[in-house]
Amino acid sequence: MGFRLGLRRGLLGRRVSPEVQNPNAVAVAVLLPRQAAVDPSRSLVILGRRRLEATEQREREEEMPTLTKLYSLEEAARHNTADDCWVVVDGKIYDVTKYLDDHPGGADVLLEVTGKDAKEEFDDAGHSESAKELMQDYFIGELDPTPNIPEMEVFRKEQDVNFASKLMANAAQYWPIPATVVGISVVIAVLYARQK
Ligand code: HEM
Repeated sequence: MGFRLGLRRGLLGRRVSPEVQNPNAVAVAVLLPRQAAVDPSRSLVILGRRRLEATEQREREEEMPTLTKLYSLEEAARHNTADDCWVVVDGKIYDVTKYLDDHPGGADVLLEVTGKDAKEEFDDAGHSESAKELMQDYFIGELDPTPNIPEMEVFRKEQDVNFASKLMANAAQYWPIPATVVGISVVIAVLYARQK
Protein backbone atom coordinates (compact mmCIF):
# COMPACT_ATOMS: atom_id res chain seq x y z
CA MET A 1 0.00 0.00 0.00
CA GLY A 2 1.52 3.28 -1.12
CA PHE A 3 1.65 6.41 0.98
CA ARG A 4 -1.13 8.12 -1.01
CA LEU A 5 -3.52 5.20 -0.72
CA GLY A 6 -2.79 5.07 3.02
CA LEU A 7 -3.47 8.79 3.29
CA ARG A 8 -6.73 8.36 1.44
CA ARG A 9 -7.75 5.54 3.76
CA GLY A 10 -6.88 7.67 6.77
CA LEU A 11 -8.83 10.64 5.49
CA LEU A 12 -11.87 8.70 4.40
CA GLY A 13 -11.78 6.23 7.25
CA ARG A 14 -12.66 3.36 4.97
CA ARG A 15 -11.31 1.18 2.23
CA VAL A 16 -10.82 3.14 -0.91
CA SER A 17 -11.74 1.36 -4.09
CA PRO A 18 -8.72 0.55 -6.22
CA GLU A 19 -10.03 2.78 -9.05
CA VAL A 20 -9.29 5.81 -6.90
CA GLN A 21 -5.75 6.07 -8.09
CA ASN A 22 -5.91 9.59 -9.46
CA PRO A 23 -4.33 11.85 -6.80
CA ASN A 24 -6.63 14.74 -7.84
CA ALA A 25 -9.55 12.63 -6.73
CA VAL A 26 -8.52 12.98 -3.09
CA ALA A 27 -9.40 16.66 -2.99
CA VAL A 28 -12.84 15.95 -4.40
CA ALA A 29 -13.34 12.86 -2.30
CA VAL A 30 -12.62 14.41 1.11
CA LEU A 31 -15.12 17.17 0.50
CA LEU A 32 -17.96 14.84 -0.37
CA PRO A 33 -20.09 12.38 1.59
CA ARG A 34 -18.39 9.06 1.96
CA GLN A 35 -20.50 6.96 -0.35
CA ALA A 36 -19.95 9.51 -3.10
CA ALA A 37 -16.27 9.82 -2.34
CA VAL A 38 -15.35 6.31 -3.32
CA ASP A 39 -16.35 6.90 -6.92
CA PRO A 40 -14.62 10.03 -8.24
CA SER A 41 -16.52 10.06 -11.51
CA ARG A 42 -19.82 10.04 -9.58
CA SER A 43 -18.49 12.71 -7.20
CA LEU A 44 -17.72 15.04 -10.08
CA VAL A 45 -21.20 14.49 -11.47
CA ILE A 46 -22.69 15.38 -8.08
CA LEU A 47 -20.45 18.44 -7.80
CA GLY A 48 -21.45 19.52 -11.30
CA ARG A 49 -25.13 18.98 -10.55
CA ARG A 50 -24.90 20.98 -7.33
CA ARG A 51 -23.16 23.81 -9.13
CA LEU A 52 -25.89 23.76 -11.79
CA GLU A 53 -28.60 23.80 -9.12
CA ALA A 54 -26.91 26.74 -7.39
CA THR A 55 -26.68 28.63 -10.69
CA GLU A 56 -30.33 27.91 -11.48
CA GLN A 57 -31.35 29.06 -7.99
CA ARG A 58 -29.34 32.28 -8.44
CA GLU A 59 -30.94 32.88 -11.83
CA ARG A 60 -34.40 32.33 -10.38
CA GLU A 61 -33.63 34.82 -7.58
CA GLU A 62 -32.35 37.38 -10.10
CA GLU A 63 -35.55 37.04 -12.10
CA MET A 64 -37.67 37.60 -9.01
CA PRO A 65 -38.80 41.17 -8.61
CA THR A 66 -37.28 42.80 -5.57
CA LEU A 67 -39.22 45.24 -3.48
CA THR A 68 -37.68 48.67 -3.58
CA LYS A 69 -38.94 51.58 -1.57
CA LEU A 70 -39.95 54.50 -3.71
CA TYR A 71 -39.58 58.10 -2.61
CA SER A 72 -40.43 61.35 -4.30
CA LEU A 73 -37.66 63.87 -4.92
CA GLU A 74 -39.43 66.20 -2.49
CA GLU A 75 -39.23 63.56 0.23
CA ALA A 76 -35.54 62.91 -0.52
CA ALA A 77 -34.86 66.66 -0.48
CA ARG A 78 -36.10 66.92 3.10
CA HIS A 79 -33.07 64.88 4.27
CA ASN A 80 -30.50 67.59 3.76
CA THR A 81 -28.67 68.00 7.03
CA ALA A 82 -25.50 66.55 8.55
CA ASP A 83 -27.71 64.51 10.91
CA ASP A 84 -29.90 63.16 8.15
CA CYS A 85 -28.52 63.25 4.63
CA TRP A 86 -29.85 61.49 1.54
CA VAL A 87 -28.26 61.81 -1.87
CA VAL A 88 -29.83 60.80 -5.16
CA VAL A 89 -27.57 59.42 -7.88
CA ASP A 90 -29.10 58.24 -11.14
CA GLY A 91 -32.56 57.75 -9.65
CA LYS A 92 -31.25 55.77 -6.69
CA ILE A 93 -31.37 57.09 -3.17
CA TYR A 94 -28.59 56.67 -0.64
CA ASP A 95 -28.71 57.54 3.05
CA VAL A 96 -25.15 58.77 3.51
CA THR A 97 -25.64 60.20 7.01
CA LYS A 98 -23.23 57.68 8.54
CA TYR A 99 -20.78 58.07 5.64
CA LEU A 100 -20.48 61.87 5.67
CA ASP A 101 -17.35 61.94 7.85
CA ASP A 102 -15.70 59.11 5.92
CA HIS A 103 -16.39 60.37 2.41
CA PRO A 104 -13.01 61.06 0.79
CA GLY A 105 -14.58 63.90 -1.18
CA GLY A 106 -15.77 65.51 2.04
CA ALA A 107 -19.14 65.87 3.74
CA ASP A 108 -19.82 69.26 2.19
CA VAL A 109 -20.00 67.97 -1.37
CA LEU A 110 -22.64 65.47 -0.32
CA LEU A 111 -24.65 68.06 1.59
CA GLU A 112 -24.47 70.42 -1.39
CA VAL A 113 -26.12 67.97 -3.78
CA THR A 114 -29.15 67.03 -1.69
CA GLY A 115 -32.54 67.72 -3.23
CA LYS A 116 -31.62 66.79 -6.80
CA ASP A 117 -30.26 63.91 -8.83
CA ALA A 118 -26.49 64.29 -8.44
CA LYS A 119 -25.54 61.85 -11.22
CA GLU A 120 -23.55 64.48 -13.09
CA GLU A 121 -21.57 65.57 -10.02
CA PHE A 122 -21.01 61.95 -9.04
CA ASP A 123 -19.71 61.06 -12.50
CA ASP A 124 -17.59 64.21 -12.68
CA ALA A 125 -15.82 63.16 -9.48
CA GLY A 126 -14.72 60.03 -11.37
CA HIS A 127 -15.68 57.53 -8.70
CA SER A 128 -13.86 54.21 -8.80
CA GLU A 129 -15.58 50.83 -9.11
CA SER A 130 -14.95 50.19 -5.42
CA ALA A 131 -16.67 53.50 -4.58
CA LYS A 132 -19.67 52.33 -6.62
CA GLU A 133 -19.70 49.02 -4.76
CA LEU A 134 -19.48 50.84 -1.44
CA MET A 135 -22.52 52.90 -2.40
CA GLN A 136 -24.69 49.78 -2.20
CA ASP A 137 -24.24 49.78 1.59
CA TYR A 138 -26.10 53.08 1.73
CA PHE A 139 -28.84 52.33 -0.84
CA ILE A 140 -32.30 52.83 0.66
CA GLY A 141 -34.63 53.15 -2.33
CA GLU A 142 -35.38 54.74 -5.67
CA LEU A 143 -37.04 57.83 -6.97
CA ASP A 144 -40.70 57.26 -7.69
CA PRO A 145 -40.91 57.32 -11.51
CA THR A 146 -44.66 57.96 -11.63
CA PRO A 147 -45.47 61.57 -12.45
CA ASN A 148 -47.01 63.68 -9.76
CA ILE A 149 -50.74 63.41 -10.40
CA PRO A 150 -52.59 66.38 -8.93
CA GLU A 151 -54.89 65.23 -6.23
CA MET A 152 -58.21 64.34 -7.70
CA GLU A 153 -61.00 66.58 -6.53
CA VAL A 154 -63.82 64.50 -5.30
CA PHE A 155 -67.14 66.08 -6.00
CA ARG A 156 -69.63 64.85 -3.49
CA LYS A 157 -73.19 65.95 -3.72
CA GLU A 158 -74.08 67.45 -0.41
CA GLN A 159 -76.56 65.02 0.95
CA ASP A 160 -79.39 67.09 2.29
CA VAL A 161 -80.45 65.09 5.27
CA ASN A 162 -82.80 67.82 6.54
CA PHE A 163 -84.54 68.21 3.23
CA ALA A 164 -88.09 67.75 4.65
CA SER A 165 -87.63 70.17 7.54
CA LYS A 166 -86.08 72.78 5.22
CA LEU A 167 -89.05 72.43 2.87
CA MET A 168 -91.42 72.97 5.76
CA ALA A 169 -89.50 76.04 6.91
CA ASN A 170 -89.60 77.50 3.38
CA ALA A 171 -93.32 76.71 3.02
CA ALA A 172 -94.04 78.45 6.33
CA GLN A 173 -92.60 81.68 4.87
CA TYR A 174 -95.16 81.66 2.08
CA TRP A 175 -98.30 80.72 4.09
CA PRO A 176 -100.14 84.04 3.22
CA ILE A 177 -100.39 83.01 -0.46
CA PRO A 178 -102.51 79.87 -0.01
CA ALA A 179 -104.41 81.57 2.85
CA THR A 180 -105.32 84.48 0.54
CA VAL A 181 -106.41 82.06 -2.20
CA VAL A 182 -108.59 80.15 0.26
CA GLY A 183 -110.00 83.42 1.70
CA ILE A 184 -110.90 84.79 -1.75
CA SER A 185 -112.51 81.47 -2.68
CA VAL A 186 -114.62 81.55 0.50
CA VAL A 187 -115.74 85.17 -0.16
CA ILE A 188 -116.67 84.30 -3.78
CA ALA A 189 -118.55 81.21 -2.62
CA VAL A 190 -120.49 83.23 0.01
CA LEU A 191 -121.38 86.00 -2.50
CA TYR A 192 -122.48 83.40 -5.02
CA ALA A 193 -124.66 81.64 -2.46
CA ARG A 194 -126.35 84.94 -1.45
CA GLN A 195 -127.22 85.79 -5.07
CA LYS A 196 -129.15 82.58 -5.31
C1 HEM B 1 -23.14 56.81 -1.48
C2 HEM B 1 -22.56 57.74 -2.23
C3 HEM B 1 -21.07 57.93 -2.38
C4 HEM B 1 -20.04 57.13 -2.07
C5 HEM B 1 -20.10 55.75 -1.42
C6 HEM B 1 -18.82 57.81 -2.43
C7 HEM B 1 -17.56 57.30 -2.26
C8 HEM B 1 -16.40 57.94 -2.63
C9 HEM B 1 -15.09 57.36 -2.58
C10 HEM B 1 -14.77 55.96 -2.10
C11 HEM B 1 -14.22 58.29 -3.00
C12 HEM B 1 -12.70 58.12 -3.14
C13 HEM B 1 -12.31 57.98 -4.62
C14 HEM B 1 -12.85 56.73 -5.25
O1 HEM B 1 -12.60 55.63 -4.73
O2 HEM B 1 -13.53 56.86 -6.28
C15 HEM B 1 -14.98 59.47 -3.31
C16 HEM B 1 -14.45 60.65 -3.74
C17 HEM B 1 -15.18 61.76 -4.09
N1 HEM B 1 -16.54 61.82 -4.14
FE1 HEM B 1 -17.80 60.44 -3.54
N2 HEM B 1 -19.13 59.01 -2.96
C18 HEM B 1 -20.49 59.12 -2.96
C19 HEM B 1 -21.24 60.15 -3.43
C20 HEM B 1 -20.73 61.29 -3.96
C21 HEM B 1 -21.52 62.33 -4.53
C22 HEM B 1 -23.04 62.34 -4.66
C23 HEM B 1 -20.67 63.27 -4.92
C24 HEM B 1 -21.14 64.54 -5.59
C25 HEM B 1 -20.63 65.67 -5.52
C26 HEM B 1 -19.31 62.85 -4.60
C27 HEM B 1 -18.14 63.53 -4.81
C28 HEM B 1 -16.89 63.08 -4.59
C29 HEM B 1 -15.69 63.85 -4.81
C30 HEM B 1 -15.64 65.29 -5.29
C31 HEM B 1 -14.63 63.02 -4.49
C32 HEM B 1 -13.17 63.38 -4.50
C33 HEM B 1 -12.57 62.96 -5.79
C34 HEM B 1 -11.10 63.26 -5.79
O3 HEM B 1 -10.62 63.86 -4.84
O4 HEM B 1 -10.47 62.84 -6.72
N3 HEM B 1 -19.40 61.60 -4.03
N4 HEM B 1 -16.31 59.23 -3.09
